[in-house]
Amino acid sequence: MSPTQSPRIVVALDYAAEAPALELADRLDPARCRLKVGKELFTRLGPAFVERLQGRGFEIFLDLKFHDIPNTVAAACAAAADLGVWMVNVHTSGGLRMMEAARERLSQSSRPPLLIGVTVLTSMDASDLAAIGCPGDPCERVLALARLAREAGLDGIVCSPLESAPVRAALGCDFLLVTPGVRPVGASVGDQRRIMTPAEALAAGSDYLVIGRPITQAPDPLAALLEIEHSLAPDAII
Ligand SMILES: O=C(O)c1cc(=O)[nH]c(=O)n1[C@@H]1O[C@H](COP(=O)(O)O)[C@@H](O)[C@H]1O
Repeated sequence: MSPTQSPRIVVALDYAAEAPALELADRLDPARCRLKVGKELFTRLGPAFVERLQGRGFEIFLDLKFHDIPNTVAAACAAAADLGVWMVNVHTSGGLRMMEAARERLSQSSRPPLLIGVTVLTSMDASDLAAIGCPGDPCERVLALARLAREAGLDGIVCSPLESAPVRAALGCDFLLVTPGVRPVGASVGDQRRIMTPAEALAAGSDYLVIGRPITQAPDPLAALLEIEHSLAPDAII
């Protein structure tokens, strides 16, 4: 399961239309990054768009954050597996039975995607959590949800890189940590609240860095990606 030899960066293709998304994809190398298709483009373009990216050689993280009753989520995960995506996610707050149902259904697939549980959204801080009736430290809640995800047999979680080290310490190496909330020095934070730089996230133990606007909204997205890669491996020739 170790991602050591594979690209660590997952570019979040958050665009309002197909053309700019494909334009960026055509400038990227599938050997150097994976792509994330989320609610916006999937709702507009559907599975055909995922297949177009796969046809260009990309592995796809289908980020639809399923959160529903166990039967519905399990069936949606099966549909994602049929699409041949690399990774799919569900909300851990859907509960243990929901996650177990997803795991069980994917175990019947010949090519199951990695199943990842979203813990506490990286856009939320302690006050946002308190406002929905969950007072306390976001990290404690992430740890509790991570343990639940592990108990359900998920392959890993989505969390902020701020929680990567504590989750790694608690749950060990054989559990993927997928972290958005990544901002290069000087990049606009936007709606994210729990953030680290790419190099900090990697040093903290994140396996995959999900990065959207710092790349997609940059005047030169490819240059922005190369700069991030360079910050992760300054000695590498890129
Ligand atoms: O599951 C996700 O990918 C996700 C979980 C989370 O807690 N926070 C989060 O930002 N994301 C996604 O990661 C991407 C981050 O994008 P930027 O904030 O533009 O870098 C977006 O596509 C979000 O939907």
